[in-house]
Amino acid sequence: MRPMITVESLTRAYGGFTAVDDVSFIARPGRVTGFLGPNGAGKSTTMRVMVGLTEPTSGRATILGRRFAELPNPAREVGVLLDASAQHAGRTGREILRIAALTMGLPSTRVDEMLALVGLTEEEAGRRVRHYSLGMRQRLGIATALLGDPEVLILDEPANGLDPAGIRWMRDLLRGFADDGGTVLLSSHLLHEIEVIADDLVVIGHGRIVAEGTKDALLASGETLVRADDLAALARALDAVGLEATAAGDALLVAAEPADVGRTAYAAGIAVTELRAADGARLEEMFLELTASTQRDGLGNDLADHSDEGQAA
Ligand SMILES: Nc1ncnc2c1ncn2[C@@H]1O[C@H](COP(=O)(O)OP(=O)(O)OP(=O)(O)O)[C@@H](O)[C@H]1O
Repeated sequence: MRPMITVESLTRAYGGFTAVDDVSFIARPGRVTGFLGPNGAGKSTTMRVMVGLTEPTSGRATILGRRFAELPNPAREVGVLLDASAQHAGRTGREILRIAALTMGLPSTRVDEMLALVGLTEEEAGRRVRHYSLGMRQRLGIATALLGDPEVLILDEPANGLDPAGIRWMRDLLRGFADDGGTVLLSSHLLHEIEVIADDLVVIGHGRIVAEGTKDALLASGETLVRADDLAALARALDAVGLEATAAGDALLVAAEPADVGRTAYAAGIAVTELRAADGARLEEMFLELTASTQRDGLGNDLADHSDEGQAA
């Protein structure tokens, strides 16, 4: 199917610092695409370029084949949630939706539909946003993004501040949106959060794409995690039959199916205390390394030139 969001060789530099470095990926209709990366990896910058709030240094991002600014009716085509805290604190949730509906030429009944959809009660909708929890702001932000019945949703860290029930609610909502043919791109800095929501993953670190593909392909490692009281004996037994094992904390990661590892242990008379497919182990390891290295050399970025910020809507 034709990609709905296309990012092509996108680069954005701030002074001498390259926040987004030659990034390319696509997001397809009917799929929830997770944009995963540690803090400061370049997710928000990429999304801001997508919706025309930041100019790229080179490359481009298009939605439905056009740059955001060239879309005939952007609010009806793309629902955007970039910063849930940026909503007008002095207005009530209902007022914010009403104004947005007016701007888009939508009937006010649409406001009530959206409030019901995101689970904000009558009382909550009448409260000023400054008294909202972060989770409530996210719900309101999602309601605003969905108001114009768009085909594409671009959501920056929408799960921030949601409790586990809220995350499940959002997963079901985005799943339904994608199942109806919509395209969802959402960012997160938490692997486990995005794992439960996304179909496809794009992983970014230090401004560069480091992995991408379907979640199933990225998580499937073909490896087995095994624990035993006598791990050294198990490592020897695996080695003896030519199965490659590497230490992973107090367990072994083996390049083989669980059944083969179990049989080897049994044949060697070794009691196994845990045995399972290690799906996601490699991705998790890669993501942990990325996070650790970002935190190490992330120092100093805060000193970079923030002259672009005045452009924010
Ligand atoms: N206007 C700006 N001026 C200078 N540097 C900037 C500007 N905007 C972003 N950066 C830098 O670019 C890098 C990427 O930032 P970005 O906000 O895109 O990351 P992110 O992946 O969204 O992170 P987070 O999860 O923390 O929001 C960071 O090092 C940030 O400090």
